[in-house]
Amino acid sequence: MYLTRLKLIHFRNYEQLNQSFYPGVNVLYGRNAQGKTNILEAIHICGNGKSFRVNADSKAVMEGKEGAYLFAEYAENIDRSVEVLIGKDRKKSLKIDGIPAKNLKELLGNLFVVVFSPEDMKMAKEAPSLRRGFLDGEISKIRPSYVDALKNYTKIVAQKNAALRRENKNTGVVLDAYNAQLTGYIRIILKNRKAYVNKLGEYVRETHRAISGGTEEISIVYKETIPETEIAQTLKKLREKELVEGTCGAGPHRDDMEILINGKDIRVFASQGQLRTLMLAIKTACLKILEESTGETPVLLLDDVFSELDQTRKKNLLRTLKGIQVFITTADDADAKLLSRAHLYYVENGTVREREQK
Ligand SMILES: Nc1ncnc2c1ncn2[C@@H]1O[C@H](COP(=O)(O)OP(=O)(O)OP(=O)(O)O)[C@@H](O)[C@H]1O
Repeated sequence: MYLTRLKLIHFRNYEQLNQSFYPGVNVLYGRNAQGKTNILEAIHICGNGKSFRVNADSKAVMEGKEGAYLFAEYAENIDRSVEVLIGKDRKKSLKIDGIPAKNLKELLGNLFVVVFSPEDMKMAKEAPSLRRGFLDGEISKIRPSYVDALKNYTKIVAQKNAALRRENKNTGVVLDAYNAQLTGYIRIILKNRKAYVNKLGEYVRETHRAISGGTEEISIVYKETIPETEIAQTLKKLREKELVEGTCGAGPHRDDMEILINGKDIRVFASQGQLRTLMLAIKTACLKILEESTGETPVLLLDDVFSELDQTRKKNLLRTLKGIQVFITTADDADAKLLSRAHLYYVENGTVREREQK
C-alpha cells in the first residue's frame, strides 16, 4: 500500500497542508525545526492512532488552536482513507473511508505504518524492558490473541507478588494456585516470542548483510528465565526462593533478547553507526514480517536515519527498500541529492514544496 495524499489543518506548525506523495522514496529535506518530522508523525497517527514522539497527541494540536485535523488517502487495491480529529481536550474522533470508527482498535489494520526514529536506538542499548516491550508490540500487531495472554499473565504476576508480600500460613497454597494459572500463559508468551525472535533474526541477518556489505554477522537470541519445556517444574523449584525474596523473580516479565554482532554483545561493543545499521535492519525485518502476515506492504517512515551512516551504507540501505513506499527526513541537502530516483520535498516553516531532481 502507499500514501497518496496527506491533508493537515492546525497540526503542529502546519496551518494547512494538502500534499500528494508517490510510491517509492519520498525525501523531506530542509533546515532544522521546519516540520519534517511533524509530517512523519501525522502519517504515523493516521496509521497507528498515536504519535511515536509524545504520549498525549493533544500536544500536536497547533498552539492556540482548539483541534487538529488529519486526513490520509492511500492506495490499496482501491483508494482508501483515514481521518483523525484531535481535540485539545484529548478527545479523538476517527473515520475510516468516511465512516466514523468506534475506537482505536478499529483504526488499526487499515493504513499500515512502521517508523524508525532515533529514539528506537534505546531499544538495543538500554533496559531489557524496552526489548520486551518491542517484542510484545510487534507480536500484538500480527497476533491479537497474544494481547490477552500477556494481559492475563501480567495481572496474575501482580497478584502473586502481592501474595508473596503479605506472606502467611496459606501463601504456599495460594502460590500453587497462581503457578497453575501462570503455566499456560507462560507457554503462549514463550512460544510466540521465540517464534518471532527466530523469524526476526533470519530477516535481520539478510537485511543487515545487504546494508553493511556482509562484513558483520548478527545473531538474535531470546533469553528465557523459565525454560519452555519445564515451566511447571521450574515454577515449583522457584517456590522457596520466591518466598524468601518476596517477589516473582523469573518468567517472561524478566526475560530479554540478546543481540550480538560477530559474537559480541552490542550493548557493550557496538559503535553508533553499527547500532543504527542494526536498528534499520530490525525495522525492515518487522516490516517484512508484518507484510507476510497481512499481505500488505506497510509504509516505512525513516526519521533522520542518514546521520552516522557512511556513503556505502546509505546506498545499500536504499537498495534494500525497493518496492516499499518510504518517507525519509534529512537536514542535509547532499543526502537528498544522493537519492537519484527519489521524489524531493523542501520543508520550510510549516510548508512543503515539491522539487524537481536536478
Ligand atoms: N503544537 C505545536 N504548535 C505549533 N508549532 C509546533 C508545535 N509543536 C511543534 N511545533 C513546531 O514544529 C517545529 C519542529 O518541527 P519538526 O520536529 O518536524 O522539525 P524537523 O524539521 O524534523 O527538524 P530537525 O531537522 O531538527 O529534526 C518547530 O518549529 C516547533 O516550534
